[in-house]
Amino acid sequence: MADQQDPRPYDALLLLSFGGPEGPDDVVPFLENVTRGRGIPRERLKEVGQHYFLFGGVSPINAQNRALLDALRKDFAENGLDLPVHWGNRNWAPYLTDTLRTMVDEGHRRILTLATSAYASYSGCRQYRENLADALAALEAEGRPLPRIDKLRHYFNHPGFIRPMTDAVLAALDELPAEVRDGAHIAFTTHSIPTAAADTSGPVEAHTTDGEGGAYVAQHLDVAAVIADAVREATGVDRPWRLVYQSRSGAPHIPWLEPDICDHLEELHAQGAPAVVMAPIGFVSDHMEVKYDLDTEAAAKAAELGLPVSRAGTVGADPRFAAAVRELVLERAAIERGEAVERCALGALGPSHDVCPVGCCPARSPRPAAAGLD
Ligand SMILES: CC1=C(CCC(=O)O)c2cc3nc(cc4[nH]c(cc5[nH]c(cc1n2)c(C)c5CCC(=O)O)c(CCC(=O)O)c4C)C(CCC(=O)O)=C3C
Ligand SMILES: [Fe+2]
Repeated sequence: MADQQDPRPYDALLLLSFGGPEGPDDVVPFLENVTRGRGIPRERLKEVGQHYFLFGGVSPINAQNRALLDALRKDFAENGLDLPVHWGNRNWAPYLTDTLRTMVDEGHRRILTLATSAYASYSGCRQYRENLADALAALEAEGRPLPRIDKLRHYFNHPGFIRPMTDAVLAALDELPAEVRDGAHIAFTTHSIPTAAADTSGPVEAHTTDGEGGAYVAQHLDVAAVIADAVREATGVDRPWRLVYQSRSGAPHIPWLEPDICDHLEELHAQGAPAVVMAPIGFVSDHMEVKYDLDTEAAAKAAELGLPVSRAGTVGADPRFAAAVRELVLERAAIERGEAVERCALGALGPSHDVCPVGCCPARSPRPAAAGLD
């Protein structure tokens, strides 16, 4: 047994995720939860419903979060970190408000949150903070005592996130036919978001005005460059790479980040690229956006083109990721206690802020958000 590790002032960790349907009857109510008040066209919703029905109405995301929960509890126990871990979702059971109620009733008052989104953006950060504020408001209305909730810093550039993804890219290269491996391009993918949301992602200093994509794009480019370098070192081959996007929704007249992965595959094929590795660095697990948008849709596009592709896995419940979460928890706990700590980060951007400053990833219409300065 390792030495006892000190999580104070925290008394619990909350794993906060998206949630997904667990059977055909869940699909429509799940999509209603996701899209409430967001103006997503009906046609797009019907189409996305079909993605889920193709997989029996079951998203893989809940099983993946259960596996991550197990990995975190195991890592904490083996390394002397005595901190309970609970799990709640934005859009499906176990719902965040129910989880938080249980935590408060068990006596937890200083809760640290791990969101299953590694980068800055409204959808990946502030929207979760709004969900926390809503849950706190619900508990307050029930007359319960309110816990103080903090959120871990963005972990996109933590070695425990980047190294498993680097290994996954190497494994995906190995899956390609040997004769096209050295010539393979790497397409790093992430969720497309409206360019307006990308430009205002991250703290105000990181905002851009011309569609360059603010902190969201800068963080992904940083991760992609680190992985591409590590892959070059490991294989001795310098492969071309690009950051591309997937899973666009919203009305067609609103600009979203481009190019889409399928258009990118077409372009690479036209240029004579012999093969492509798709690496979904924007996601924490192989959930539906990966299983459908890459493994189904983009894979079909590649087959139509006759372009060999393979797809790198995400970190999921990799023990190195669980260990990274433990390190981040201990780091933040020490910072809250006023102690000096080392803050681990690869790439050029350095460790992210601990507390989202005023104006970080603003919402189109401002709503209360927890775990930040506004
Ligand atoms: C940045 C980002 C992440 C990564 C960060 C994070 O992980 O949080 C993410 C993750 C996910 N997105 C998911 C599912 C959906 N996202 C949608 C819609 C949207 N996502 C957006 C952005 C993001 N989304 C945006 C700007 C919209 C438009 C509407 C809006 O402004 O809110 C819709 C509506 C239908 C449609 O696709 O149009 C669905 C069903 C699932 C679950 C998958 C599963 O079930 O396994 C996951 C993990
Ligand atoms: Fe999404």
